[in-house]
Formats: sequence, structure tokens, C-alpha cells
Amino acid sequence: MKKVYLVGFMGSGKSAIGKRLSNLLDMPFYDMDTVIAQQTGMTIPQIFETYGEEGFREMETTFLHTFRDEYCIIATGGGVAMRKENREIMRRTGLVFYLNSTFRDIWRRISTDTNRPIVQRSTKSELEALFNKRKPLYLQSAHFKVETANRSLKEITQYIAFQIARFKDG
Ligand SMILES: Nc1ncnc2c1ncn2[C@@H]1O[C@H](COP(=O)(O)OP(=O)(O)O)[C@@H](O)[C@H]1O
Ligand SMILES: O=C(O)C1=C[C@@H](OP(=O)(O)O)[C@@H](O)[C@H](O)C1
Ligand SMILES: [Mg+2]
Repeated sequence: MKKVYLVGFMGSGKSAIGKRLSNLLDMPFYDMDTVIAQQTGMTIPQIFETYGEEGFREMETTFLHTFRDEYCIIATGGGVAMRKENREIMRRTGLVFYLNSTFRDIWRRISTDTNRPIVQRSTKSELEALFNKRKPLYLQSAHFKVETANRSLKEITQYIAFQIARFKDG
């Protein structure tokens, strides 16, 4: 087992928990959005504007195919688990944790964010429909479902660290 992937909807805490897990376990951390933004020299909204959502999705899949072979933690973007190809790569090369959150929590965290183009272009009910549509695919991608409602970032991080310790050599 080489990598730990965090999947889940926007605002479920993938980036925040990935960073904390990395500190706790002393493992390198990569946020796919950050790496793709660095590689292109553009922000995520600029990438969507220039290459379209499909262009961004190709960059995500290329990341998964080409990213270095290293024991590390990867926070995916919320759309990564939607492609079968991506799900297969993640399951084959690591342990996949799905951060399950309520839409209520998600909306509170992301509704005013300007760095997520999908939030910018969607109404609340469109986002909730997307949340419901994506859920089964997050579940398909994951080895573990992690409940995040009413849990602090610290509690969630500790829970995932515990599971990694149990399964990392399996
Ligand atoms: N369980 C939680 N408790 C408190 N704050 C949270 C929790 N999960 C996420 N957050 C906060 O919500 C915001 C969005 O989280 P983020 O890690 O960017 O989500 P993602 O990468 O999944 O889109 C951040 O400010 C993060 O600290
Ligand atoms: O759900 C999505 O389709 C997206 C989620 C974002 O990442 P976060 O899940 O970290 O917000 C980012 O990759 C992009 O804005 C698209
Ligand atoms: Mg993120």
C-alpha cells in the first residue's frame, strides 16, 4: 500500500484533514488542486475558464497516472472519484477514505467560496442534486466511509490515522 486518498464532496474536509494527517503521521501531503494549479500556473477558476471542466478533468486523470510512486497522502478534488478510471487507479495504488458529510454542513462551508467554479455556477438545489448524484460513486471508490458530522477535524484525523495503521501493510 503506497498512498492514502481522501475523497468526498467539496467542503467535506479533504484538504484540511489531509494536511493534519500529514503532520500527525509525518507523511508527505499533496492536494491535487494545488499541484494542478502549480503545474499550470493558473487558479482552478482560471483553468475551468480556459480549458473547460473537461480539460480540468483530464488534468486530474493525468495526475493520477503520472504522480510519483511514494507513500503519501493525497487530497483529491471533489470530482475525481466520478471517473471509473480514476476510481480504479486510486483503489489499486492506495487506501481510499470517503469523507461523508451532510449537505447542510457542506453548504455552510462552501456557499460563499469563490475558488470553486462549480459552486459559482450552481444554485443551492443544483448543488444538492449533484451531492446526491455523486454519493454512490464516492462509496464505490472507497475502502472506508468516514462519518464527519459532529466531529472535529482532529477527531476525524485521528480516526483515519488509526485505520491507516491497521491496514497499511495489508
Ligand atoms: N469536520 C469539520 N469540522 C470543522 N470544520 C471543517 C470540518 N470539515 C471541514 N471543515 C472546514 O471546512 C472548510 C472546507 O474544507 P476543505 O478541507 O477545503 O474541504 P475540501 O477539500 O473537501 O473541499 C475548511 O475551512 C475546513 O477547515
Ligand atoms: O467537486 C468538484 O468538481 C471540484 C472540487 C474542487 O475541490 P474540493 O473538493 O477540494 O473543493 C476542485 O477540484 C474543483 O473546483 C472541482
Ligand atoms: Mg480541497
